[in-house]
Amino acid sequence: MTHIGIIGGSGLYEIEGLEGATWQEVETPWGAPSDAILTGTLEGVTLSFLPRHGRGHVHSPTDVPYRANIDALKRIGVTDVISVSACGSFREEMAPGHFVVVDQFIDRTVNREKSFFSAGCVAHVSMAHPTCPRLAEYCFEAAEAAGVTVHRGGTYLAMEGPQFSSLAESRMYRESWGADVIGMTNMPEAKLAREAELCYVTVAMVTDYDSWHPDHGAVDITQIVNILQGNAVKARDMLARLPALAGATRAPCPHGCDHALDFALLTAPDKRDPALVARLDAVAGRVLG
Ligand SMILES: CSC[C@H]1O[C@H](OP(=O)(O)O)[C@H](O)[C@@H]1O
Ligand SMILES: Nc1ncnc2[nH]cnc12
Repeated sequence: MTHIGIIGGSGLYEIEGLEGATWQEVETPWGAPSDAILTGTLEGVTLSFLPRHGRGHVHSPTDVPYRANIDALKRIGVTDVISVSACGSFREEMAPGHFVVVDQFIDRTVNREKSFFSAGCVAHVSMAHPTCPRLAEYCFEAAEAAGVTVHRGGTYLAMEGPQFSSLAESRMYRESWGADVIGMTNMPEAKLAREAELCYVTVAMVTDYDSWHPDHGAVDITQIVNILQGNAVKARDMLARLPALAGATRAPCPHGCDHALDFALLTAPDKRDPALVARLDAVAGRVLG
């Protein structure tokens, strides 16, 4: 059955309209998630919502407990994760207020735990196509139906933060690296979702032109917050339309997201660390047995 998990970024700390909604504390072997998780149903589809920075915006991009968040969503039965994230734009045509359904990432983060796997249970998953095209299509259609100007595809550069980029960095990411949008949180989140065999896609909501744009000057948090509020209203409308598009019955992912670990584990069964294997119960129980 479909169980949609929404990770709400800056400006999106709650969603309304879920039937039978309850906040649930979820414990994981990787520590506590960013906050409790709100679960309910919409049009017969189960939906769970986790505010990435916690209600009240407690966690900085570096401190977000990414592993606990992904484990917790997997543990409660989520099948498909939609990351709803604020971002800066490197493209004139991706203007503040627009949404971008991201399909590629450049990971420039340096200070985060990036894998569930390590010594005693080594695995290498593919990140060539880090987002799920099926889920991306649902998001694109839902955003269009909500009247949002939405772009299909784009490369998201994940920076460490919390400071914004210098002008030189902004120009390099845009001109030399070909990035389309920039944010601080979607890595290692996307990598961890892949390791956990979850379909994952990012809906990046543009708040600013970062610092490269000659007519817009340096990125400014006050302006970002103003745009964020309008984007959050549109995001709620988009999210409310997703269950009807996804449907309650779920066929296996045609792109193999839910089998990402089939050939990824390299550590021989007799060499595996039982303590680590135990921690991987939710994430990799399907292949670890
Ligand atoms: C509010 S500006 C910077 C902040 O917003 C984005 O957060 P999220 O991805 O959770 O929406 C960005 O990545 C920064 O963390
Ligand atoms: N310009 C920017 N850089 C990094 N993260 C952002 N989030 C929103 N705008 C951003």
